[in-house]
Amino acid sequence: MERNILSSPRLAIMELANMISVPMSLNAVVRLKVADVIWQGGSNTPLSAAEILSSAATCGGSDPENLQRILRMLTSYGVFNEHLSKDDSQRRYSLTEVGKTLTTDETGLSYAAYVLQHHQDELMRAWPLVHEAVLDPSSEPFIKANGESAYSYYGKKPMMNDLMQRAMSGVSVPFMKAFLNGYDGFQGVDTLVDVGGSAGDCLREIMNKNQNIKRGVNFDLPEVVEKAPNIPGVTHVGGDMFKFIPSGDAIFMKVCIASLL
Ligand SMILES: C[S@@+](CC[C@H](N)C(=O)[O-])C[C@H]1O[C@@H](n2cnc3c(N)ncnc32)[C@H](O)[C@@H]1O
Repeated sequence: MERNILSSPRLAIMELANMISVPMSLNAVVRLKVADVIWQGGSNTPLSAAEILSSAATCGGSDPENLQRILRMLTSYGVFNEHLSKDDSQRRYSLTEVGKTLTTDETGLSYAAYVLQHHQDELMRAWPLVHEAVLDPSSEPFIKANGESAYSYYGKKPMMNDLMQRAMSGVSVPFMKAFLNGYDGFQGVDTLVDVGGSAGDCLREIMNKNQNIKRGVNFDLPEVVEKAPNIPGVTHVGGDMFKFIPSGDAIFMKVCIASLL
C-alpha cells in the first residue's frame, strides 16, 4: 500500500493528529504475539488474520476483522507485507524487514519489549503533560503524572525494572553488534566503564569484540545492577551518575541522558 499523504497539507495534519494509532497498533500486535506466529522459526508464511488468531502461540482472540484492520494499518507503515489471494480473496500478511525486528531470536531477545516499555501506563499518563515541560519546567511530566522520576519509579517496581532491562537488551545487542563491526576506538583501553549500562549487554558485546579490555565496570542505579546477570570480566557497580562515576581508562555512555519526559 503506497502512502503519499504529505502531498496535501490538510491530510498531512490529520495524519499527524491521528499518529497515535500507529504505535498503539504496534503495541497491539506485540501483545497479541503476531510477529512470532507469522515468523514460525523463519518460514514467514503469509497468514490471514483468522489464521493468526487460530495459532496456539497468540494470546487468543475472536475478532479477526479487527485484527485485519490493525494489520492493514501497519502494512501501510512498512511492518507487514499484504498478499491478496486470488483463490479465496483472503488478505494474508508476512513480515517485512521492519516487522522481523519483533520476532524473538534464539537468545529470547526482540524489539517487542521496547515497544511495550514505551507504551506502559505510567509513560502514557505523562505524554499529555509534555506542554507542561515548557510552562513549568521545575518538574518533569513523568513526575507530575506519577509522583517520582521514571528510573526511580521503575526501580521500585520489579516488573517495570525487568521490562526496561529486556527492552534495552533487545535494542542494544543487535545495535552494538552492527556498531562494533565498523568501530575500532576501544584500542588501548584496559578498563572500560559503561555509565547507565543497564544489564551490561553493551559492555559484554564491546569486550567480546575487544579482547584488550580486561576489566569492565557496568555502572547503573543500584536496583538495576542488582538484577543484572553475571558477565565474565564485568563488575556491576550501583550508584547515581550525577553523584559519582567509577574511574577507568575510558567512559562509555549510550542513551542515558536526554529525555523530555
Ligand atoms: C535508556 S537506558 C540505556 C541503557 C544502555 N546504556 C543501553 O543503551 O542499552 C538508560 C539507563 O540509564 C540508567 N540511569 C538513569 N539514571 C541514572 C543515574 N542517575 N545513574 C546511573 N544510571 C542511571 C537507567 O537505569 C538505564 O539503565
